[in-house]
Amino acid sequence: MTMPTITREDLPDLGKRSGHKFDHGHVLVLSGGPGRTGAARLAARAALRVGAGLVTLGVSPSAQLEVSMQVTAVMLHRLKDAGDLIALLEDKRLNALCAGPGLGLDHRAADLVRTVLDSGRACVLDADALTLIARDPALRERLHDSCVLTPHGGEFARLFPDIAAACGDDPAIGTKVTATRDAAARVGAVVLFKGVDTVIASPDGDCAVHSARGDRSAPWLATAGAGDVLAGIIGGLLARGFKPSDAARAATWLHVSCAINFGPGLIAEDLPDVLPAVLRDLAS
Ligand SMILES: NC(=O)C1=CN([C@@H]2O[C@H](COP(=O)(O)OP(=O)(O)OC[C@H]3O[C@@H](n4cnc5c(N)ncnc54)[C@H](OP(=O)(O)O)[C@@H]3O)[C@@H](O)[C@H]2O)[C@@H](O)CC1
Ligand SMILES: Nc1ncnc2c1ncn2[C@@H]1O[C@H](COP(=O)(O)OP(=O)(O)O)[C@@H](O)[C@H]1O
Repeated sequence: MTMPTITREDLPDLGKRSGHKFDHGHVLVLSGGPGRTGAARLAARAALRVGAGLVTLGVSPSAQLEVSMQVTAVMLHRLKDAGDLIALLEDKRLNALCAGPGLGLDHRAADLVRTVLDSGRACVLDADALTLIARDPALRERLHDSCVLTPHGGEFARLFPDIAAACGDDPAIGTKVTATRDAAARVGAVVLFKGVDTVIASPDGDCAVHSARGDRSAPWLATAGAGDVLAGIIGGLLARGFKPSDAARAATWLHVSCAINFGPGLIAEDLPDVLPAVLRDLAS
């Protein structure tokens, strides 16, 4: 099976046009409780670095002190519960949401994910949001075509156990492509199935692959929090107005390029800070 490969040449123009910060979108990244805020902070920094005009972290009141001591350009808003989120989303300039990294699996987290989905906003759903959706069919039914789901292998198997079982341990890329397409068609959302070969499928069957092999090899990405950064890059691109499949494809390419640019010793917080060099190189 031949499949479009994501290359630099295929990326949309990621340059920032003129305008003020609100013209470049506002991302809300939801965070979990104390001791678990690192993942959401990684995502928020990545969203800002990829060019979103504003990024706000929605934090539980118990984590406010922890987060406020570690963010500067990223803003902070207390979100006790889904009621607070509904009130915050009255601001229509908050045009992209990121839920999952470090969110937790408790009632607050599930209520927040439900509110994110009911808002109809463009959103990226990762990590704990995917586990919550796997557990609750009522959340799954709320998925829509402005959602990007970014499962790793474990999350994919939780969300789509029958599709994953049908693949078994087959390492063939064609098998992963078929699985990702089936998953996207089932949930009516973009699915980005992570790994050395990352496959991105839309509900209409449109599909592309990025293989981090050969001169695109990036083994340094196998580090805690790398996926949280990818979710943030997607969130930032959604806020800037890129359509979900384009945001997912461009983010995948940028993410691997950041790892290649940094090389050995990479940890997740390095990724957002390499983005400016990668974006500058892309524009030249
Ligand atoms: N700095 C921070 O704050 C960080 C915070 N983080 C936050 O932690 C939370 C939990 O997220 P999580 O992904 O670590 O855990 P979980 O949902 O239990 O899934 C892991 C299990 O799935 C399986 N598995 C199968 N294939 C797999 C694959 N390709 N890649 C990975 N796993 C794979 C594997 O099972 P195994 O194959 O070993 O049986 C494994 O045991 C979440 O909120 C996240 O945002 C992290 O991002 C780290 C940095
Ligand atoms: N060996 C590898 N080569 C290329 N990319 C990798 C490799 N290992 C992991 N990645 C990428 O790194 C990211 C890891 O995400 P994830 O598993 O969600 O980690 P975390 O939950 O710690 O953030 C994914 O984008 C995945 O595609």
